Amino acid sequence: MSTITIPRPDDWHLHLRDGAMLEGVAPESARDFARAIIMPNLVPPVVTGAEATAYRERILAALPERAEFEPLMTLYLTERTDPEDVARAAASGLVRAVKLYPAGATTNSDSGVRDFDRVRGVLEKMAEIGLPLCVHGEVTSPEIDIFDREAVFIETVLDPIRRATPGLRVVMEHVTTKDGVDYVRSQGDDMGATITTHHLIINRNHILVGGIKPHYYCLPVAKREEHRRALVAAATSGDAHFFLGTDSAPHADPAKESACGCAGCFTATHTMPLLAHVFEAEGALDKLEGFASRNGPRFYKLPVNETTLTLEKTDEPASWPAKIETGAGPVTLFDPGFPVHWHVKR
Ligand SMILES: NC(=O)N[C@@H](CC(=O)O)C(=O)O
Ligand SMILES: [Zn+2]
Ligand SMILES: [Zn+2]
Repeated sequence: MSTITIPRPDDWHLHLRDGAMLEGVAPESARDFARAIIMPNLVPPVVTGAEATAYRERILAALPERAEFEPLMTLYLTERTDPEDVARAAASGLVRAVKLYPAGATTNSDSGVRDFDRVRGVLEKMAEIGLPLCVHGEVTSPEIDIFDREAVFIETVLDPIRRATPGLRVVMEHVTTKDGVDYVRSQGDDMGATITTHHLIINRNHILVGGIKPHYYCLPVAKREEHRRALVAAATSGDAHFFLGTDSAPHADPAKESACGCAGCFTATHTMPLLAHVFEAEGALDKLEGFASRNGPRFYKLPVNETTLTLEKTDEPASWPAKIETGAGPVTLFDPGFPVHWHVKR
């Protein structure tokens, strides 16, 4: 039996939602992860420090009794965001990043940014105080093909913003392309990228071949196999630019299995065994620790967790429920499509 012990991992991109869904999914993340960067795309979004304080309280209330899980809060950047409110929320330690959604790019992004000149003051303040900007890196122009939206974003939005705001620390969230990986890799330590569990496992064929698979639909949409290979190479390389952000994004099954299905894969429950499988297949189990436990804290200038997580490989494949039941409805777990022999030792 093989085992691997790593510092307890963190999830640097997580959707916990609110209300009954929050209650259903929060324990799933708290089981294996010590901390998570909590995405602010609620309805309405988490825009102010006061809203982040209240949301954090609701998250803590949804955790199981003895959970050791720290939600790291973010603010949703709008064209009306007040730089001073952001600075106060960061100085108190409440808020660890600000999230940029181009308006209309993804789930609940209607309040996002349309005119980047209008957020200039906030970005300059963030550069000054060292607060990271997390970006959903896709353009939204209808004439740009959905498979090209990330690459076009880098050239027309991300790189210009970074050039105009020296010192701004940026995380390219859920990078899905070789273009994104190459860009991030070529930058300094003020640039990082999260990679999801599911983008390491599926390419666009998984979504479309043999019938449409709504539970594989997420944004940015999975790309060609050569791009998945670039993500696997980046994650398993040990390069500190790249760290785990599951982007676990629960939607109740009826909202996914629909004529107009929501984007998002739910991976909070079984991400660590899936990653162990992917890293082992690359002969890179020794790089899992950097990707899941060290590179993220390094970027966010936080300590590596002192407690540990042990994964063990057994002959018997692991099994998870097909879905978890929540007060907001059933949520289907991401299906990797192959047997996984790794388990988290409890
Ligand atoms: N990733 C997704 O497909 N969906 C996310 C939003 C996001 O991260 O873009 C969601 O909130 O459902
Ligand atoms: Zn996103
Ligand atoms: Zn997300």
